[in-house]
Amino acid sequence: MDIGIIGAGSLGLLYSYYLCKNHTITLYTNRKAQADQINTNGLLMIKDGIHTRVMINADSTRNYKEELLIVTVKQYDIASVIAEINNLSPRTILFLQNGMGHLPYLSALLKHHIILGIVEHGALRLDDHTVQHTGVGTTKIAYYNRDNSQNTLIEQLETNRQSLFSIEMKDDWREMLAEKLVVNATINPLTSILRVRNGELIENDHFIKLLKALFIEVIQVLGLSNKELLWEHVQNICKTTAQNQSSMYKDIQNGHQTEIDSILGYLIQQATNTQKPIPHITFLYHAIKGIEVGND
Ligand SMILES: NC(=O)C1=CN([C@@H]2O[C@H](COP(=O)(O)OP(=O)(O)OC[C@H]3O[C@@H](n4cnc5c(N)ncnc54)[C@H](OP(=O)(O)O)[C@@H]3O)[C@@H](O)[C@H]2O)C=CC1
Ligand SMILES: CC(C)(CO)C(=O)C(=O)O
Repeated sequence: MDIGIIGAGSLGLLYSYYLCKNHTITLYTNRKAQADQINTNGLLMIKDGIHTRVMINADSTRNYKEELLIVTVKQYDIASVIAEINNLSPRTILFLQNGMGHLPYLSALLKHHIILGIVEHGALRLDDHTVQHTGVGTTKIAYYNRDNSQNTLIEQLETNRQSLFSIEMKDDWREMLAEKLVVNATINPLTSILRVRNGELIENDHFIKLLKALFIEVIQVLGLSNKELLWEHVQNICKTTAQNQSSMYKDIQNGHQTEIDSILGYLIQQATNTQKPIPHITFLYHAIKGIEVGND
């Protein structure tokens, strides 16, 4: 099948590499220089010290022709991509963003088959044509438009669960995204302002109290009831990614914009309806926004 991947950053390069084994990929870059580089040098994947090069087609024209598009831009670039997608003839579009900032835009895209996904891999773009697969996980996907539950294109993506690049279908997109948001809304901002790796949040007796207090606010805003299981889940992610710096912490260290608006910013918007106090969420949101201003 022909697949277009929009955004040639860490995830765009990772997905291009794995999907090009069975599909014809066009990777839509933001810059012509990057497309030229990929078309000339190929895409280089590094995993466990092994380097593998594949040739794929990269394109900076934004002339999306494929029946299946996978959007791998950051949340803060989603609005411009959605404006372009809106004008296309109907097709299947898979969004892989962290956070929930893209949700308000989706009601305008219902002529398309919208699929939402969360990514549990770690990927790092080392340069414009090189990506490192830093952690093997899975991709979970769920239908956003309920009436499109039979989507033969998406079914073609499904792969062996034992493989390095499995794709798992979930029933409920809201539950799937909420579970990931709980992780990103707790671990990411706290590690960023405390300047610690993920594991320290549960190893330090004081930090774990902050993590728990923030967690309680987050699940209340999202109206989630399975508190014990989710708390176990957050602590487990801290354990399994103990040596990692969260993506937000890395963004701050590198002077990049973060996805805080679509993570804690989204929760602050949701909380206006619940009347629940959210002091930790509010504090962390403004702390990260303030650091971003400083980085500017
Ligand atoms: N990396 C990871 O391990 C994981 C990432 N995610 C999520 O996936 C999403 C993408 O993250 P990631 O890949 O790390 O981000 P990156 O910043 O590495 O990549 C985003 C890419 O999108 C490009 N881009 C921006 N606007 C456009 C546009 N209009 N058209 C085409 N390309 C565009 C950027 O171009 P330019 O290079 O010019 O800036 C950049 O190459 C985020 O929501 C993130 O939270 C989720 C789980 C894991
Ligand atoms: C799971 C976690 C917290 C791993 O670092 C992550 O998704 C991120 O850093 O954005």
